[in-house]
Amino acid sequence: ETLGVIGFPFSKGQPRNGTEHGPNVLREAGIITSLQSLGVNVIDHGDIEIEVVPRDEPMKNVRNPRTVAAANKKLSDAVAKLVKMNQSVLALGGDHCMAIGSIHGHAQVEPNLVVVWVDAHADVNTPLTSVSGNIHGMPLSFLLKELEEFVPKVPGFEWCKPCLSVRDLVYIGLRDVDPAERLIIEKFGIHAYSMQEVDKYGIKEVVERALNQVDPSGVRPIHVSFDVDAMDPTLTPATGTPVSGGLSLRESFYLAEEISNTGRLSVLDIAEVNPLLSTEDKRKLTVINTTDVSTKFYGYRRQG
Ligand SMILES: N[C@@]1(C(=O)O)CN(C[C@@H]2CCCCN2)C[C@@H]1CCC[B-](O)(O)O
Ligand SMILES: [Mn+2]
Ligand SMILES: [Mn+2]
Ligand SMILES: [Mn+2]
Repeated sequence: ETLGVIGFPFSKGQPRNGTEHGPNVLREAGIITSLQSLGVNVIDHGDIEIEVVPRDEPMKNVRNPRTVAAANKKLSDAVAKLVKMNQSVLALGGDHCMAIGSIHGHAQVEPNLVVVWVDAHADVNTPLTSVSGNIHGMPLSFLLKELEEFVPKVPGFEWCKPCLSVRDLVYIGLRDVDPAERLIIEKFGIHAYSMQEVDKYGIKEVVERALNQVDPSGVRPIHVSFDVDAMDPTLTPATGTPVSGGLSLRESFYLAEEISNTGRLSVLDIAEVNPLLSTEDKRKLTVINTTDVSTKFYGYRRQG
């Protein structure tokens, strides 16, 4: 089993510079060597080459549409290529618009995939419902077939055909959901376990129910899109949209271990590490905790 690592040094899905350094600060923290020490055959394929698209004017309030689209097209192609070569993929972001390219590319090869979206946020605004205009709050609206009729044409995204159904998506960690997103979740019955449910049922029950709802037969490839702001900000402060009351380290470990134990983790996105948004020690804490969760996704066993 080979794990292909791709860096997505990108920040234009949101306004705070710094997520473009995410891949490298995770590499510097030793994420590759930590995974190799698990006995995983890791190949670091380097970074997606980001091109700046000139005169990338906003479309209505959507910022940097062409630049976001071009970068994600490249990511899609790169992920598809590796999955086709039977590699598991670890995509290091970069802001969470990366999920557009990562999930699209994965679905070109594994259309039967399911998505576990671990995040404080639902990231399912459409360009018309988004208050911020930041595409990192919209990625799922470009991917969900049921939302296609509500999503206007955004320049550059002609390549991005929706590839996911709402019944193949489940959220874990929600605690800052916009009204429009709440409406979408309820209207389409999207499975969602907010932090309230995590407190109510406990992480064991939440993970069990989540996986059972999207993949009752336990056979489908799993795409985990992990926004580090799903974790409590005391653990991952170096991120753009921190929200208090997040997943504990042990809840994050447990979730990762259970996903790993399925043996069907196919692609993992690690999004929204922003080293510029905090002091040196908070940056270190963020990358260490992120790395520690990542090793649980790839087989690190706390029991030895
Ligand atoms: N829904 C949002 C959007 O901008 O669309 C609005 N929200 C910030 C806003 C602050 C004030 C209280 C309500 N929330 C951030 C979120 C996107 C997060 C993207 B992620 O990738 O970090 O999850
Ligand atoms: Mn988030
Ligand atoms: Mn996110
Ligand atoms: Mn975030």
